[in-house]
Amino acid sequence: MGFFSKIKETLVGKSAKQNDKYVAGLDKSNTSFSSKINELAARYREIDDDYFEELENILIMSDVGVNMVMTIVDEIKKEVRLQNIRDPKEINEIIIDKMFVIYANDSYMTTKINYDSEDLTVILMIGVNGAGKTTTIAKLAHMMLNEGKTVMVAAGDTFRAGAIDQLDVWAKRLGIECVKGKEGGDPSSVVFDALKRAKEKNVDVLICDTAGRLQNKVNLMNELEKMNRIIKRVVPQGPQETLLVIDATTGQNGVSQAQEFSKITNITGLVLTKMDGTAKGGIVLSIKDALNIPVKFVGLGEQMDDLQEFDLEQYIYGLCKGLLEK
Ligand SMILES: Nc1nc2c(ncn2[C@@H]2O[C@H](COP(=O)(O)OP(=O)(O)OP(=O)(O)O)[C@@H](O)[C@H]2O)c(=O)[nH]1
Repeated sequence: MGFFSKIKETLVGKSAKQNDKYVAGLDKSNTSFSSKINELAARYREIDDDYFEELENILIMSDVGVNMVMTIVDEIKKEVRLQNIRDPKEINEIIIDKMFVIYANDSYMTTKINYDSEDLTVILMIGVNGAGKTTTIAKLAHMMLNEGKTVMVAAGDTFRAGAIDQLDVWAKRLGIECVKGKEGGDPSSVVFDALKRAKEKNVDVLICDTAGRLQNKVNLMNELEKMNRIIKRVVPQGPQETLLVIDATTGQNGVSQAQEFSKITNITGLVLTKMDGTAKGGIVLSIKDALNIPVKFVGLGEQMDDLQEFDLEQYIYGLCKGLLEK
């Protein structure tokens, strides 16, 4: 069964299991993407080269990276030829199928956090300033607390003024401990103290904030290496996750950032924040294409529970709702 039919079966209709957070959070993207494709279908009586060129542009404008767009459009062309389709109105199903089959095909990648059942689970949060790292840490902690886990946070961003206090305020609100040092101090020593404390208190998860920017890339790389070494000394399998936080509204810039970070450290998952703030929801596809690292969480709003585990079907549905309803 194609994605289109599967989504129709499980997410549309009376017994729909659609996630309202995705629908609301991707509203801007859906309005832009679906209406452009529907408008394109209305303008063309027959599918021809110009139609495909315009389709390519719409996909590129939606931040589905250029390589991915080429692959998707090639696949659509093949299918259109195979099925001998002429009318652009009949193409929506194929667009959705191809876009997402391509995403899912080589993606046995789990979106689940790799919790350690034997030891403390350490999560390193990395990303540039302003990406939404601090709020994401709070939202993740909130999610884990709801799942019955015990959580502690480490204020490892000693570089940005105010970062420690910001995390501390969140920790107080959530009723969890925040291990911190002095502004300008050694981030690795904060993480070391936090590891000791988390072990003493036998908590399940330690989420560590890190600086989004140091004087230069080499410093940042050295700092992350040092943190990794220190973590491994206390938790040999740690950090079980290194999550890179990317602001989805920064589009292709965000993709480049992810590429840069992937050169300096091993990233196990991505968090795309502020998906609700962009009309270009295709960044999920583009980043997958560029890095092949799973998107594990998406930020769909400012509320605590607006951080959601990434779910391909819900994402497709949210992005293409307007096409499915046609
Ligand atoms: N609409 C929306 N806003 C978000 C989302 N995630 C974060 N934000 C907002 O983005 C702003 C920046 O987030 P912060 O967490 O403070 O930024 P930061 O990345 O922690 O900055 P650093 O600690 O320097 O990395 C805040 O106003 C957040 O409320 C989201 O998914 N949707």
